[in-house]
Amino acid sequence: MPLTELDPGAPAGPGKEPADEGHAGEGAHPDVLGAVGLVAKLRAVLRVKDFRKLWLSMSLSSFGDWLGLLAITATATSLVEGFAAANFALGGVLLFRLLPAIVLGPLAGAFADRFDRRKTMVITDVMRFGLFASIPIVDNLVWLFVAQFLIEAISLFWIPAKDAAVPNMLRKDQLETANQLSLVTTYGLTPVLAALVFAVLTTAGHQISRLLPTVDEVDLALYVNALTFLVAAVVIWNLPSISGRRAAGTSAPRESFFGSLRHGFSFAGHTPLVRGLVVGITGAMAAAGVIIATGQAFANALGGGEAAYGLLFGAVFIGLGLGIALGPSIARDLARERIFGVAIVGAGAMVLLMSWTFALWIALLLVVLMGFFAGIAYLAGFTLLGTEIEDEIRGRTFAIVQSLIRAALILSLAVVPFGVGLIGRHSVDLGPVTIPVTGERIMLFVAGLLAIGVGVLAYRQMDDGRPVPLLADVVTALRRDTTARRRLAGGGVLIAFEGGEGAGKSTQVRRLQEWLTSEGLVARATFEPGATPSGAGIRSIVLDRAHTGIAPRSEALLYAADRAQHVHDVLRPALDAGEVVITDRFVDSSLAYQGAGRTIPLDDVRMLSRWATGGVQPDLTILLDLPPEVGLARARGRAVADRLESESLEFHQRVRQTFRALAEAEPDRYLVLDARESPEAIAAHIRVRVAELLSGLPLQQLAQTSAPEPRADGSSVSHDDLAASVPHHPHAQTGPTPQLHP
Ligand SMILES: Nc1ncnc2c1ncn2[C@@H]1O[C@H](COP(=O)(O)OP(=O)(O)O)[C@@H](O)[C@H]1O
Ligand SMILES: Cc1cn([C@H]2C[C@H](O)[C@@H](COP(=O)(O)OP(=O)(O)O)O2)c(=O)[nH]c1=O
Repeated sequence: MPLTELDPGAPAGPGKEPADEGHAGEGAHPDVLGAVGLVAKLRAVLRVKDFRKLWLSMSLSSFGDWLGLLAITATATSLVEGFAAANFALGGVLLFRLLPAIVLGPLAGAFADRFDRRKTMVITDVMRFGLFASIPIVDNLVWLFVAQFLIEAISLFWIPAKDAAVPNMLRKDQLETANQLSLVTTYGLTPVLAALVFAVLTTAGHQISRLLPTVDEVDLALYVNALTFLVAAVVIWNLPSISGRRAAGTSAPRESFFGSLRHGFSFAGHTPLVRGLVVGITGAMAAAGVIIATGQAFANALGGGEAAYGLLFGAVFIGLGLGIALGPSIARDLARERIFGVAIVGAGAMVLLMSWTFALWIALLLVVLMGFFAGIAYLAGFTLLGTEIEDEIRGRTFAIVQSLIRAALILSLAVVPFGVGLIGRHSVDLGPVTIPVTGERIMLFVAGLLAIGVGVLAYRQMDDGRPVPLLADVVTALRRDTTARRRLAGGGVLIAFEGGEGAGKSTQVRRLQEWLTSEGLVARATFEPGATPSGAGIRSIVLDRAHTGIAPRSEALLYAADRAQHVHDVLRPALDAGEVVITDRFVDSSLAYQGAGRTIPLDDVRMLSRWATGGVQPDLTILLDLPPEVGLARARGRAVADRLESESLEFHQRVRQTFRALAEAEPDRYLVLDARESPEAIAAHIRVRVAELLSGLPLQQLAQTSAPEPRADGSSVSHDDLAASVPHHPHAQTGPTPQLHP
């Protein structure tokens, strides 16, 4: 039994991440910034066979691409003489890589949405193989440019096909992790690897030319690059799932090619979410272009020259990497629609500050922060494009965004140097200090303003009437304050009672509910298993001693099924209505009984429960702790033992240890009480803690005129008197909870 997993620091509580059901990092404690969770999530994503294959082949192509870029820039500069020409050749290569996208991008997107994506990818990979291989064979600058142009044009068909196919391979909640993986691979791992390999190739250059006199190291790099595309073509050919929808034969209504193109644009223009994404991504890229264009001058202004430029450049990538890797776990509870705009504004603010920075180290810090925000925004944006946009139109949307990104980059790369030159270098004398007013600083300043502007615009477009004010949303999300978050959303409060058999849960649930009602609140008592009509059926299956052969996994599924129905029929509606809901047992019971008791890996049980609850978790869990001998004796005094009560003492000891370990891991969310105390004493402790929890919350209250309604049966929370659906309380109204009287 994985009790070792339960040492404090290891487990997150059950249902810890509401917005994040498929979180595979169940063993991770939130405090390590989700780093452990990320590794587990990455592993889970890579366990999806088709995605793993696609990722490996993409990584290989990306490695080849970087190697090819290094080789081509080397070729371009070696094919011409002189510094100016070399620079021109370099600029030419970059221009030829970016230019085709603007025109061809949207066409390629429409293509990706119409034709079989797998075939599109295979054909384009084979073509790129041929073109890359042709560059060293032809060995001429003009062909180099032409081939570049063609390769880039062909890639434009490959990218949207790939981007649109990936969301069909994974669960929605895994897409962000997949994007993290792809981005880190493409911009973090493969360029470094390619640079290393290129360096090795260059130093080994003469050996190679001795063996093959006509082949130099640059040629070799290009051949390697070409080969990676051939390998990718083979891999993708063997991945039928990329074809997706089309392979399944769903015939979409036929639309003309240009009709579908127009449809793509009108969709992007008229859907607020997409409009926001497009505005945000394009604006941010324009700002990025300004930063690239002014980088050299800015580094000089800081007095660092080449070395400073290198440092600043590296800092951007460090920041981007941090943002992409850590962003999702830091801003876990925030909607991506919000994160996106906020992060762009954050990046813009850093640029703004940077434009008037004079010390290199401060500039470096700001650049890391800027990259960090940009990484978060990029990831959030791309994940939204994948999760929120229907398969039929995804290719076009991705393509339009790709085109605009390139257009924005080119435009600012072209315009900014003129601006810098035009403004020139001035300084303003302010008595004691002289402030330099130079082209690059002004341009950076403008870029910062631009980013802030588009961030705000994007935010406005995408934030469709969320009721929670932004600042409170951000603060509570960063603090991981779930109670405050539910309060912000105007929801109720969930209190769970946990503990072994005969611990006194039913007794205390009843007392608490009676007290809250007498205080004028709408309080609902419920229980697991069996509080819904279908749940009652499940209850009789799991508790009937006649059922001796229930396998642990099937037992776990039965409890999860009961819980799913319970959340759907009772908990969610009641919480949405602003009630205080008290449940006798919840997720922790499954962790303790099926996890520790039946020794199913705790992570599996946790995942199952999270899926069943859709992220609903208690605001407070009250653990009535008791040696199992005592509890079982009490329970036996009550009725004949059910199927679980009849388990061995050792089983119940494991159950108890697990409950305690769960509580220790999250002391703020648990109240652990010694269940051997008198019922009155226990109830008093509970009232104090609950009064503290509820004070000030906007909860449903019984109207002043209607008398508090004590329970009809008065004896116990009967397991039969719970309505399956939750009617809105007839006399209730919502308002801030006054001070309660424990
Ligand atoms: N604090 C307590 N001390 C002693 N006996 C208790 C206490 N709380 C409850 N009991 C008794 O123990 C038995 C089991 O209580 P119950 O509330 O049904 O527990 P659970 O719901 O946890 O199984 C009942 O007979 C109840 O009267
Ligand atoms: C909710 C839940 C209960 N159980 C077990 C614990 C109890 O033995 C039984 C529920 O019985 P119940 O009679 O509701 O509990 P108690 O005896 O404490 O009043 O089901 C699980 O094993 N897993 C779960 O997820």
